[in-house]
Amino acid sequence: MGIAISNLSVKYGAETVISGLSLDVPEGCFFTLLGPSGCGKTTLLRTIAGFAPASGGQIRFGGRDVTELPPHKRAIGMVFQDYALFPDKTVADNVAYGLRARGEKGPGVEQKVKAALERVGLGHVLSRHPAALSGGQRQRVALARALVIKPAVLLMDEPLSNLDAKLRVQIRETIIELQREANITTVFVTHDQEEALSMSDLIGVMNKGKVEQLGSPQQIYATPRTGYVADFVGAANRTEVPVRPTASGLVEVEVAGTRLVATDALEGPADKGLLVLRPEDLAISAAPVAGRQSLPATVRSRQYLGSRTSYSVECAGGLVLNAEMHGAGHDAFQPGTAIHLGFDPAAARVIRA
Ligand SMILES: Nc1ncnc2c1ncn2[C@@H]1O[C@H](COP(=O)(O)OP(=O)(O)OP(=O)(O)O)[C@@H](O)[C@H]1O
Repeated sequence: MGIAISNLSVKYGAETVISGLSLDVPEGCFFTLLGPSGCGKTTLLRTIAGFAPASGGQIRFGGRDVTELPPHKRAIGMVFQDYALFPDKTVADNVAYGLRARGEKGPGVEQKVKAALERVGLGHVLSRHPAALSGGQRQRVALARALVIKPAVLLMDEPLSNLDAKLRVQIRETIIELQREANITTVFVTHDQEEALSMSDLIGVMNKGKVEQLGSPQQIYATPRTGYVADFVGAANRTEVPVRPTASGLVEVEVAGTRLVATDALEGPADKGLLVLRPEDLAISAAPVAGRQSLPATVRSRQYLGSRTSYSVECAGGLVLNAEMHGAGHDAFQPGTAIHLGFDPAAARVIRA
């Protein structure tokens, strides 16, 4: 079932952490709340779960108003960063907890627990205690425990943050598979843009207790609506520029003394804007390329990263931009070299400053 949040406010004492937030998560959607530390994503998740009370507004699961219900009456499955397993219970008893809490007994419980643990590749550790498991195994147990009760919604708070990089990618895949299999509406909290982009159907980028932009991973990355979103999701060169409309629907901008054209994403008339250029959309060449607009610059420094090279370049007036080159000879440009930065107007967007 879907989640509908309307005009939600949450306070801690006198401090309002979330104010007037409205959001719809469609049924079966993998929805990610993405944002830096302190933006309120955990608070929002805890309010959806019922652990933090709403001070105003409404939360509905599939049309049912759950705003005033305690967590155990909301039919949620929850997975935490620190696993939150019961240390004195076996793996099997941890997973059985939710089933027993709602009065299920006997061999039916054992079968469900075994099947849930087999599904996460842990059918062989039923009688172990959590202390005898690795971090990745503990998080798999926590996932099995959350899903065995067939919850209405699955809520996950930074579940991959305590795992090392390789394991994180593996468990990411397990989570996605299980989520798709159960077709369960999921809210996933993270500050990691790669997790958000790779796992989600829909991302809400949070800033100071508000969802600043809501969209698919592709929409969030390719068409950020604010400088904050452009900067938080992926790397972005952002520079304030004077803007003039053109007849073609593009805008003319002036960057470091050079007139160029870019895509108009200003959402209304403006005489200045924020030009957003992704480093991978800037191509470095020794001379201007015919038919491609370009900006003269000088290489300041470069970082060879194996599959690509990241360059810092300086344009007239001291404007510093980052460019990233892929493909053969991507590390060819030495610091101090005069170069040209080419880009397609479609990849250069001007948004509200
Ligand atoms: N129990 C609490 N009492 C008072 N203030 C709190 C409490 N929990 C969180 N806050 C405050 O609410 C704001 C949002 O915190 P929240 O934990 O929701 O952010 P977050 O985006 O999840 O960050 P993090 O990733 O660091 O957990 C912060 O300013 C925080 O200090």
